[in-house]
This record gives sequence, C-alpha cells and structure tokens, in this order.
Amino acid sequence: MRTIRAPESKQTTTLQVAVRCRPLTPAERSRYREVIRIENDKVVVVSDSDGSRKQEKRYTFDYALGPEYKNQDIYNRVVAPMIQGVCQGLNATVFAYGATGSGKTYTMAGRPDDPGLMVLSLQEIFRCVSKEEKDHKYEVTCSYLEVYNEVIYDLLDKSSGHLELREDPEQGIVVAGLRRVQVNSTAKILELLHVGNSRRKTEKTDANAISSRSHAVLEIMVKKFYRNHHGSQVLQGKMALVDLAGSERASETNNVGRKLRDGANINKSLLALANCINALGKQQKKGLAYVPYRNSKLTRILKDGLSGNSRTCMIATVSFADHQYHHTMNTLKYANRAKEIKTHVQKNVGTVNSHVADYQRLVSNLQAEVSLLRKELEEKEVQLNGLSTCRSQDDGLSWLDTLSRDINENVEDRINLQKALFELEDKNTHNHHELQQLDNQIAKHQFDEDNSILETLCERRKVILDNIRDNDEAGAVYRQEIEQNEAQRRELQEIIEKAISSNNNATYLRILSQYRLLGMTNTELQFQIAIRDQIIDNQREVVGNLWSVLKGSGLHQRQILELASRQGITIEGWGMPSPINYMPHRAGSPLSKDILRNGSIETCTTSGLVQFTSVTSRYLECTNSTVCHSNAGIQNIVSPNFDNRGFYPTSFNNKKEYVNPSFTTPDRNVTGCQYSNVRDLTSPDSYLALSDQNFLQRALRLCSTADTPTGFSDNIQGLRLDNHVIETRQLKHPDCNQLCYSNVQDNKRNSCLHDLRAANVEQIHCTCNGNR
Ligand SMILES: Nc1ncnc2c1ncn2[C@@H]1O[C@H](COP(=O)(O)OP(=O)(O)OP(=O)(O)O)[C@@H](O)[C@H]1O
Repeated sequence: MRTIRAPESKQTTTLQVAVRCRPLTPAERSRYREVIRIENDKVVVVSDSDGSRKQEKRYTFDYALGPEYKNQDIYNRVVAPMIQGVCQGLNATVFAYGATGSGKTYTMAGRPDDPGLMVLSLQEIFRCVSKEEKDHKYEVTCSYLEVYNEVIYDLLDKSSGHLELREDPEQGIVVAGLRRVQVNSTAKILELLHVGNSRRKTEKTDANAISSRSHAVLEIMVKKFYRNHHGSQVLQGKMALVDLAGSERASETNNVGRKLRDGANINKSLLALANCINALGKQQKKGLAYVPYRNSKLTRILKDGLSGNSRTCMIATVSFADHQYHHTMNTLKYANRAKEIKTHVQKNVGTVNSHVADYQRLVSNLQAEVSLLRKELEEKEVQLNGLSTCRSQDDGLSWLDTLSRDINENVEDRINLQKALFELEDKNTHNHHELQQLDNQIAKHQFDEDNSILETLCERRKVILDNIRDNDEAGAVYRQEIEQNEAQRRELQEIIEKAISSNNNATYLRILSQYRLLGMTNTELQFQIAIRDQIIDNQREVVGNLWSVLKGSGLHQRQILELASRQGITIEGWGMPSPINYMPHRAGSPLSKDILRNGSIETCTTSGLVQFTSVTSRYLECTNSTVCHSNAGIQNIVSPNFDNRGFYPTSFNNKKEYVNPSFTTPDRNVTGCQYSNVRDLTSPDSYLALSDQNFLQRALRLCSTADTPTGFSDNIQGLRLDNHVIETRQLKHPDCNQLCYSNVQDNKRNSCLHDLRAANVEQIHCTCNGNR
C-alpha cells in the first residue's frame, strides 16, 4: 500500500526584532549627547543628529530595551520562548547586528557578572533536557565557528584549516569538517565558549578597544530519540547564536592595509546580509525578488535562519551617543526592514538510519574519485621530481594553473547564473499562477456595484504583470550570459586539450587536468543538489497546499483517512482508521456497470472470455476448470505480513487456479483471462474494507487453502462475484476445519473467529446471502 506522511504542522512566524540600547560609558557621557529615547519597551525615538526634535524618527519593534536591562532580561523576553521549541525539534536563530562598539559581543557572549545569550541559552537547554531525560534519550552538541575574511575557521579546533560550505539535501547548508562537541554540563560550555572566544580575531579600532573582526556562529544541536509506531525517530532542533562583526563601513574605522581589507570583507558579508534582508523584506511585500544568499559565506550560513525553517530573532544593538547617529540610523533602518521577514517553522523529524540521499552518495563517489586521482597525481609528481629534466616542465605548468583557475571561475559563474535563472523562473511560475487567479476574480467582480474589490484586484494584477516582465527581462539577460559562459568553457577546455596533446608529459598533465575537472564536476553536482532541494522544497509546498485545501474542505480527519484508504493510501502519522462499515451490497442486485467500470472489470461473463483492464485492488477467482493467465494485481493491498504465499494462485488439482495477484502496475491491461464465475474477493463496493488487510489476508488464505473440491464450497464465506451477484457462504478454518463463521444472518461464530478480527468479520455480513 502506498504511504504518505501527514504534514508536519508548519507555523509561519515573523522575524522578531529587538533593539538593545547600551549604556554610555562614563567617558562617553561627558563627551556626547544622547539622541535616543525609548518608549514602552517597544518604540525607539531618534532625535536629529544635532539634538533637535524637528525631524525625529520613530520606529516600533517587538522589543526596544534600554540600558537598564541586563543580558538575563533580554534573554527572558526574547530568547527563552524559543528554547522549548529547540528541545522539541524546531530551529531557532538569534543574531546580533549593529555598529562596532554597540554591544553585540556583550549581548551574545556577556561577562562573568552578566552572562550572555549563548551561555544562558545552553543552560536553559540543559534544564529542559534534564527534565525529560528519564523518558527520552537526548544528545546536545555544539559547534563554534567564525567567518573571517570570507574564510571559515573552527573556533573549537585550533588545528583546523579553512573549512568549506556544503549544501546537504537533508540538512541544508553544512560546514564540512566542523568539529561538533558533545556537551553535558554548564562548566563544559563555559570552557568551550571561553576557548572559542579567545581564538576569535579581534583588533583595536577607533570605536572599540577589543573589536571582533569576525562573525561568530555558535550552533547548539539538540537531538531527541524516541520510538513510535513508525519505528525509531529522532527530533533534531538547532539553535544558532550569531555575533556579527561591526556593521561600520571600512572607511569609517581609520584602518589601513590588512585592517582595511578585513573591514572590506566584513563589510562584504554584512552588505550581503543587508541585501538579503532588503530582498526578503521586498519579497514579503511584492512576492518576488531574488535573495542573494550565495554572495557571502555568512549569508549562506544564515540562510535557514533568515527565510527557512527557523524561528529567528535579530537583536539590533545601538548606542545612545550622538556621534553614533549615522550607525544607529543604519542599524534601525535594517532592523525595520527585517520586521517584514517571515520564516516557516517546522519540526525536523527524521527516521534513524534513513538519511542518505542518492545525490549525496553521488557526490561522495566523486569525492572518492577525486582523492584517488589526487593520489595518482602525487605518485606521478614523485616520479617526475626524480627527473631533473622534468622539473623545468613542472615549473612550466603555471599555464595549466591559470587555465584551471579560469575554468573554476567559469563554472562558479555559471552555477550562480543558473541558480539565479532557476529562481527567477520559479518566481514567474508563481506569478503566472496568481495572474490566472486574479483574472478569474476580476471576471467575477466585474459587475459589482462597489468596485473597490475590482480596483484592488486590478492593482495587484498590474504589479504581477510588472513583476513578470521584469523577471522575463532579467531571465533573458541571464540566459545570454549562460550561453557566453558556456562558449568560454568550451574554449578553455580546448586550450587545455591542445596543450596536453603537445606536451611531453601527457599522462601527468592528463591526470592533473582530469583531477581538476572532476573537482569542478563535483561543484556542479553540488549545485544540482541545491536545485533538486529547491524542487523538493517546492513540491513539499505544493503537497502542503493540497493538505490545506483538503483540510479546508471541511472533511474530518477520519473522512480523509477513509478516502485515502479507498485509494489504497495510508497516511503516516494519523494512524489507521477503525474499520469502515461498508453498506452491504443489495441482495440480488447485479454490480452496476459503473462499479464494474470503475472497479476495473470491463466485461464479465459466466463463460467465455473475461477481460480485465486496469485491475487493481481485486482478487479474482475462477471457479470453472480454468487456467487464468492474468497479471491482475492487487497492487494496493499491502500489509507488513503480506507475502505471496498467503493468497497467491494455488493450483488445485481439480483444475482450478486463482488469478495471479502478482504485483503489477495498477493500470496494466490484463486481457485474456478466460472463464466464468469470477469472484471478486475484495470488492470495496460490496462490503470488504480494503484497508482491512489483516482480515483480507486471512480470508484469502482461508480461501486459497480450503481443501474442498470447489475451493469455495458451501463452507466458505465467500465474497463472491458470480455472474455479478454477491453471495455469502461460510468460512471454514483450514487448520481446525471448524466453521469460522456460520450463517451470516444468524451471526454465529465459533471459537476460531478470533483469528479473524471480530470487528472485521462484522464487515462481511451480507444480506444478499446466496440470493442469485
Ligand atoms: N549592555 C551593556 N552594559 C554594559 N557595557 C556594555 C554593554 N554593551 C556593551 N558594553 C561595553 O561596550 C563596549 C563595546 O561592546 P562590544 O565589544 O560588545 O561591542 P561590539 O558591538 O561587539 O563591537 P565590535 O563590533 O567592534 O566587536 C565593551 O566595553 C562592552 O563591555
């Protein structure tokens, strides 16, 4: 039986924004004026930069918290409500955004006398877990990384080099090789955070004596293991706590040289973040906009937290002082935009042992191939190094390096272009769909007296048309660029091939080139994984929408289950329906043509040719001396104990053979099954619930093993379609030879009945008993 999973309930939440205003230091107090006022813990009022209030600006946030609040207060209000969810399989992200010196690190990491959100969250997770640990097994692990100059470093592993990001079909973006440490005590956490923080890259800047120059991401993963009727399950909640580097512009820090470059890179990430926030804000309003997550490592890491499966909170840190006015305004502007972002939170349920996606395996195979080639290459290099003559050629390989680099760039460009195009096309599909709906609505409301609805619809239609046109134009540009890019790739490849064939060390060069190209194939495959993920995501959304429609139709869960069950579909997570009470087939009435057609038997005669088409969910038996050559499947009858032996065709010596219920595609045409007296053992139109496999299986087993001259003798409670008439007889148990079920109308049962579940046997009552 096909199985689908009931949708995990999905909750759409808006990104929470809390603005935190840090206190002025004594030195600042004597030098600067305050330009910020906070009202009702929700509104931030900013005076003009000159201190006047002529053009003061007001921003409302979920929280606006002044200097009197400690980290614990911020935690209690903003973060604590997320923790329970993390322990129950939900994701959460908290990130601190603000100019240098505005208090991000203070908020996230804190001080011994005022521990920050990282420590407080972990402590609460432990409390949560320890309360439930007697009932479930939990595992809490942490990783801590920093992104510095667009390179990822592991803060918990000093020896780790640069780490790379990978898109995992199941888990989304992951950092390959990042150390994950199991934690089980607060002391261990404090130690880890201390070690991690001490490794962060910091500098003295004009604005902050110990300014963090990197973005730090602490990820806490909570796994809860439990068992239910689907087997071993694991709920996996993740919490990311992010301390971003200062959002100042590089030029504003008076930095030069390396510091300036750091600033530029910090800025690149934050600019990318700001662009994503902008695009996401726009997306919520206009229903489109390409979100450039791929533009920086930071935005790729934060992707889930910004738009995906996460409850997310942005803590925007600002200072009261007037010299920070522009930074404050910038921060508030982005915080205000971020309020618009919506995320969709859903539990991460996985079945233990079931997580290896095919694509991931492909990538792993390629990686293995790459490492094999790398080994071969090393061997070749050793050989070459032994020959001084070859050294000069080796030195001369810089052209290959350059070419490889060009190819790499070319592949990366193409990937970005294709991804952008894909997303654009996807958006336009949605746009066209909406347009269609709008047109229908407009037609409906065209003659309304009050034309306000019509106007709104027309306005929206105009926006959608604009969007479609913009997207089409952008798409055409992307397509052109992709073509150019592909032409460039072919050129580069040709150059490499030519160079290799004219070089003395062709084998070595070929391996080198192959190795590099494989690396690129790998990248391309990763891209395909990402695309596939997106398609899967979209399909999930479609399925989710269908579920919403189904639920919105007013049908009860039970009715939905019954409907699904009649289609041979079980719905995971909702349990099986209790037995369905079918109406008995009316005595003596032939099965209507409709039933025959829908049910799949096209013609059915007492003798001669019986032709089946699309036979599904049927068990047929022929009672004459026949051989049936049908592959009629009972495709949808699946039970954990189902095996062919149960009711597979049994060739009786009395020249009787059952229709072969082999598992074929449901709509395969089956013709040429001769003979008469075809019995439909499972017709749902008569009285047997298809969902009731246990009964079905047993009934069929009884039928197939009953050792009587006719198979279905008078002792058999048969569900018989015989010349279009249902007939009910008696069941005889094959082991004890006792009647399991005597007369339907008498409703007598004997001791063997427990073998057939009583409730199910009830269903086979048929009032047309023997009435032909
Ligand atoms: N809420 C607060 N209460 C008391 N002191 C604070 C508070 N917030 C920040 N500070 C102090 O202000 C200074 C700058 O704070 P912090 O280092 O957290 O800034 P930052 O935003 O992380 O800066 P950068 O981006 O440069 O790393 C520190 O000396 C810190 O102790």
